[in-house]
Amino acid sequence: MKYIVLLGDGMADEPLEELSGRTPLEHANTPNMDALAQKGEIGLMETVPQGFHPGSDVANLSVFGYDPATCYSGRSPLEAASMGVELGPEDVAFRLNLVTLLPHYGKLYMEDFSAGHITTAEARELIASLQEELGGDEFHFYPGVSYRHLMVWKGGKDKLTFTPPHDLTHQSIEDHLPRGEGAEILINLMTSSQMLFKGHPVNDRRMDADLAPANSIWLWGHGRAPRMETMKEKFGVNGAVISAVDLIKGIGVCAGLDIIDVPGATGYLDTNYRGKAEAALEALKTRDFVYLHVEAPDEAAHSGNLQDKIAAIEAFDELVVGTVLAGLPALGDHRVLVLPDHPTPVRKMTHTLDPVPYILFGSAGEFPPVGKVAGYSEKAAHSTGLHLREGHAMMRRLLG
Ligand SMILES: O=C(O)[C@@H](CO)OP(=O)(O)O
Repeated sequence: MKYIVLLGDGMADEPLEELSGRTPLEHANTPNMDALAQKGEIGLMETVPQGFHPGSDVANLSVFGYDPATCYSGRSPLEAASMGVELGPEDVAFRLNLVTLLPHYGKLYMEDFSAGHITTAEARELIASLQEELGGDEFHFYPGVSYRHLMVWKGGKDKLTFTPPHDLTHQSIEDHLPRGEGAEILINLMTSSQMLFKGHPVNDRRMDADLAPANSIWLWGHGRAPRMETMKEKFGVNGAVISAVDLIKGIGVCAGLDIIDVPGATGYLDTNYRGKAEAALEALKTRDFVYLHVEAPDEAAHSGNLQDKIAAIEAFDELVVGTVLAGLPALGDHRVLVLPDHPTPVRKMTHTLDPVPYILFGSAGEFPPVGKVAGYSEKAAHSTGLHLREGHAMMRRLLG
């Protein structure tokens, strides 16, 4: 038996006037997910437990079958695991976004939480400058993917609160700076980065090309090293993770899974959709389980770009779901779970806590349809009346 999770990050949304009351998922042309929804079980599942912030960290931990209430210790420690950065017991890891802040009438506004989706190569130069100027025994800066990076505070404080920058788009940052013990040290680092990045060759080149400058760092998602059972220990399966972003790969590392890097996987709209699907089919030849994650719909939604989100959903359906479903029968009996990790409503430009629509399909008919649906959407999932309140229990159904 082969098992696969196909996850479109942030794919779920809300009804939109400009789509005559349909959601992007309803509006998009998704023949593969629609056909699967008619053959399998669809319903709603809650991926973010009560009291947690609706982030991809908590939501994907749930989909992997881990109860965040028992193992979650912050986003950045998971990303550090992917980057091969060992955290000591006294170390605190922080997600470091390269962002674009906009000065306006004496205030600073979050213009772009991704600094114009800066390239990884450009970002590496800026992170190297940060390490050279501000790094040392206490702080260490590590490059990641595009705008997503890591800072480790040796012997740091962790009774702190932050606001994710993608929750602040076009808002003044002054009421959302780090708070708690040691916050002033972190605010000084952010201010120092602004001085360092002003006139930096990378930003000079970006502004000459009419691209958003990375003119500040933004720290959030902090925490200490997580403690998690592997999926082998939990469910008795081996497997692999396919994703472009360190968060998902980091969960995979902590879960004892193989990490498969696919050329052209960017974590953005231009990712290698088909390549990820083909790599998943190849991986399943020698493994029980694969978790395939595509970031693109979420990035489009965070940018408030409806057409890009629809295009990302359609590409996910055609090139990821379609390719995988066509290749699975050759591998024998199989089970498929298709879902987003959380909604990212394009008009809100950030995540919500709402439950997500899932499709659960078994080639041996293990998960028969409940009622008749026209296709895969939030409304169709709601119509079956199936509602899994503890999303982390879904993995046991898939693998059970
Ligand atoms: O990587 C990130 O910073 C966020 C926002 O884009 O992605 P996700 O919502 O998937 O956590």
